[in-house]
Amino acid sequence: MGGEILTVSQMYAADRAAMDQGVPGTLLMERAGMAVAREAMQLSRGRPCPVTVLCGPGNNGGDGFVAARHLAAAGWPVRLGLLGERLALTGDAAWAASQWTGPVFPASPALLDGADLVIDALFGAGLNRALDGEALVLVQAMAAADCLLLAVDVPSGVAGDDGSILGAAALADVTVTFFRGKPAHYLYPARRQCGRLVIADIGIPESVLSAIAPAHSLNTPGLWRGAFPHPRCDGHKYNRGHALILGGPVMTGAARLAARAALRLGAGLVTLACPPTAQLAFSVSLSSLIVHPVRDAQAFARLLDDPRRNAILLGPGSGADEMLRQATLAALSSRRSGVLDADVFTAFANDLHSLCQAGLDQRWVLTPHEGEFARLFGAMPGSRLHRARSAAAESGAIILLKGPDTVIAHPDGRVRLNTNAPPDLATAGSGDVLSGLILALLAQGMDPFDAASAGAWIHGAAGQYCGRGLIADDLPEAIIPVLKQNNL
Ligand SMILES: NC(=O)C1=CN([C@@H]2O[C@H](COP(=O)(O)OP(=O)(O)OC[C@H]3O[C@@H](n4cnc5c(N)ncnc54)[C@H](O)[C@@H]3O)[C@@H](O)[C@H]2O)[C@@H](O)CC1
Ligand SMILES: [K+]
Repeated sequence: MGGEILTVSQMYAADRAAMDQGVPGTLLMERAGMAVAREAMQLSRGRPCPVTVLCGPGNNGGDGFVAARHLAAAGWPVRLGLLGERLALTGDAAWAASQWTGPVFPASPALLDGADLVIDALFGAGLNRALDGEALVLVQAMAAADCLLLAVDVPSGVAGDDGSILGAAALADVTVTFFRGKPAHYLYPARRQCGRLVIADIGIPESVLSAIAPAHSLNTPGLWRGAFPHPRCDGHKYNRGHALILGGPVMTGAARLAARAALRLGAGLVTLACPPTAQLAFSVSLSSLIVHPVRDAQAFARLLDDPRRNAILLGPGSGADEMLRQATLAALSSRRSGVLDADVFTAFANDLHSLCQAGLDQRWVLTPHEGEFARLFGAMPGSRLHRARSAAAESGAIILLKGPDTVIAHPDGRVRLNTNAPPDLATAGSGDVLSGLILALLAQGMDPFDAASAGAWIHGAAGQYCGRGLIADDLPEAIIPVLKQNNL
């Protein structure tokens, strides 16, 4: 199954397109409910146990009715509670309810008593107003219940497009969604509430995707593997790119980590430009690094006269001073590609305009975390996905908004969500390694959107490889096994 991510309206369009191609809605619902029942059986290890299915007034509830029927037929004792009136059900949900021959109780927290497994089929990803009244009470009761919980489509209360929680949502053990994931399955806080995600095939033809043209996808190697740089058998270091990093006078560790990562990921040469006072610290840290003292931004700009220095990183540990500002403007006007990180966002706080005027465009990758993002772009409303997209459109650059759910946005509207990063990566210097990885790929000529995507994915994979106890210094050393294990 592909890694496309569908917005809620795109999911409705996919359902409709399937029906237009002759797949009845009732058949889609039957398969959806069967997939839910199958997962429920697995969750209870194949041993029948008391199950409560809470159904809502829409099609999410319809899936619940189908799942209840299959579970009961397989010998699971099922109690079904409906929020709202049975006669008010319409369309496919009314059909699904008509196939259920057991009793229908009014949905109430009391129905959860004695259940080992609860199926949450109250609301799907299309919920667009906060839960209140009876619905809120039910979700809160599910959240407090001491039993297994399976959510249909999303845990009820989760907003499908932005991953926010509208009032409340219970923590599911498993969430079963259909055809493709929705943004909420990958964005926090909703992602945490989903538990293990199962994407079930309900017979929607893949061909419906061509008209829908999803702009969002999971960041998987399949997207960029073909563009990943490999050393040529007849090559030499000069055709593997020459990366240039600006280091600072005090926090030298950041640029050293980035340089190490860039070398490990295949940059042919890495030059580290730094104030003369820091030359020694950089020189002794890594033998394969070229260290170049620069007194001021003009001296840094002169390094750009050599066209072989083809990718630039500014920000990690540079110090948010006038020298960084001038060096950044010189780098942008040199029409190269590169990465802007860390101190650049402080040096240009609320001054995106100067970066754009100097030549910021889609050859550049900006890698802010939340705080840095707000410094450069101000307090934007909306989800992380929405904000990264808006920032990419506004700046014209690739925006990689760092976090446990890293969002990589292209100014043309494409977005990739990176989900392989373990929480261990939240450690000092981890972001510097990420910028070094992206820099290496840019130096080797990879398209910047792909370079940002591949860098983020490899960073996550290196974090997984190291596991608990990792420090940022370990990450560049994990690059070799990660490349080997993934045939990169
Ligand atoms: N044929 C189809 O379209 C298919 C739909 N599927 C299921 O259909 C679901 C989507 O169905 P629907 O669009 O009917 O949406 P929902 O089932 O999420 O519910 C919509 C209903 O809930 C009410 N509602 C919305 N917000 C509320 C709130 N805050 N408090 C109380 N009531 C509220 C609405 O008035 C509406 O009656 C998916 O999540 C999926 O489970 C699957 O069966 C696959 C096939
Ligand atoms: K649900």
